[in-house]
Amino acid sequence: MDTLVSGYSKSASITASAPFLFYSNSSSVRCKGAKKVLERPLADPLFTQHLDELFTAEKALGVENPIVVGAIPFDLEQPTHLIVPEWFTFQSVPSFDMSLFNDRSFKHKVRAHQFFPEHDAFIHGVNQAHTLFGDTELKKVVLSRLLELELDQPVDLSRLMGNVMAQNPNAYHFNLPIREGVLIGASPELLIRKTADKVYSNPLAGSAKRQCHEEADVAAADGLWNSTKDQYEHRLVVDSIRSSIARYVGSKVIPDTPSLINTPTMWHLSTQIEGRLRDSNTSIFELIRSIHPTPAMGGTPSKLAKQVIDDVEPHDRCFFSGLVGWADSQGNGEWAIAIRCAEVKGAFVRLFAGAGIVPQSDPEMEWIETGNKMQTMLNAFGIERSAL
Ligand SMILES: C=C(O[C@H]1C=CC=C(C(=O)O)[C@@H]1O)C(=O)O
Repeated sequence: MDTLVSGYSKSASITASAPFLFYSNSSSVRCKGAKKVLERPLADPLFTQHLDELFTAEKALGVENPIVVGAIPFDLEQPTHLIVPEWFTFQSVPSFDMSLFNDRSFKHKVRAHQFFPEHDAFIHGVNQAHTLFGDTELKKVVLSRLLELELDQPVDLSRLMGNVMAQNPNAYHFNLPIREGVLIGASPELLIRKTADKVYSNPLAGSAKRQCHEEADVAAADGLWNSTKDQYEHRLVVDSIRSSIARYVGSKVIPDTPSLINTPTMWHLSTQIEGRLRDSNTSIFELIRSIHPTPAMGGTPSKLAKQVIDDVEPHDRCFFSGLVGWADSQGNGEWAIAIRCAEVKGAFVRLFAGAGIVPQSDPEMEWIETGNKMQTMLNAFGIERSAL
C-alpha cells in the first residue's frame, strides 16, 4: 500500500489539554497547561534574556524554583518549544509500576503509509555521503528517514503512552503537546543531565537488532562489540562531547571503551560520561548549545555534516533528533534525545529514525537499521511490521 498520506497536516486538534510528561530513572516531571511558551532559537543571543524574564515573572508570582519543559529542535537556529506550565509536580523517580500499563489489545491497522525518502533515494543519499568521505573532510553523517502513517482510527494517547512506558521501562519517556498534536517516545539516549555542579551524558552510537533467540541475541551483541565500523562511529561521538565540554568541566570520567546496552529492540554501544563543572552556575542551556547536535545525530565535522543533512534529507527534522526535557531556574535539568518517538495527530502519525554513516557503511544495511529503530514505536502502536 504505497499511497500518499495526504491528510497529515489537516487532522483534528485533539491534545489542547494533553499533559507534558517526562519520566526517567532520575526525574519524573508532570505538567499541565501552558502559561507561556518560549519559541526562540537557542542560537538567538537574546534567548537567555527571554528565559530569565520568564523565570523572574514566575518567581514574582511566588514559584520558588520555576521550570520550563518542552523541546529543542535538531537545528539550534530553529525555535524551541519551551512551556512555562500552569501546574507541575516533580519527583526523583516515577512512583508507579510502568509494567502495569502494558496493553496487548491496543492495535492499529495501517490505511496508508509513505517513507520520506523512499528506499532508492535513501540509498542514493548514503552513496552521496560516501563520495563526500573521499572528496571532503566529512568523517560521519547521520542520515534519517520518516515514516508517515494513516491509521484506521484516532490514537488513544494515554494507551499509547502506557505501552511506550511498559514496553521500554529503562527509557526516557516523554509526552509533549506540540501544536495540535503530541510528540511521544521512549528514547534510550541522554544528551545531558545537570544537578548543581555534576553533569552526565550518555551518548549512544553503533547499533544491532535484538534477536528472539538468546544465542542469536548474544551473537548480535558480540558482532556489534567487534565491529570496527561501529566502534569508530561511536568514538567520533565521544571525542566530540569530550572536546565540547572541556571548557566547562574540570574533573571528568570518560571510559576508554564503550559498553553494550540494549533496549527491547536494539543493541547499542554506550558511554557513560560524568563530570564536575568548574562553575556550578553554568546553565544547562549553555551546555546544550556547546554539545548539541553530537555526531550521534549530526556528524563530524559538525558544520559540514549539518550542511550535508540539509542538502540530502528531503524532510525538516524539526524536533526529531532534537531534545525533550526540563530545566529549572537554577540551571539544572535533564534532556533526552528525541529518537524512538512519534508525532501523533488524530489518526496521523510520523515516525523518525536515523543511522550514522561512516566510510565502512553499507547503504542497504543502513536502510534496514533505520527500519529496525522504528520498531520501538510500531510495537507501542500495536502495528505489525508486515503492515508496511
Ligand atoms: C538516530 C538514531 O539513533 C542514534 C542513536 C543510537 C545509535 C545510532 C546509530 O547507531 O546510528 C544513532 O546515532 C535513531 O534512533 O533515530
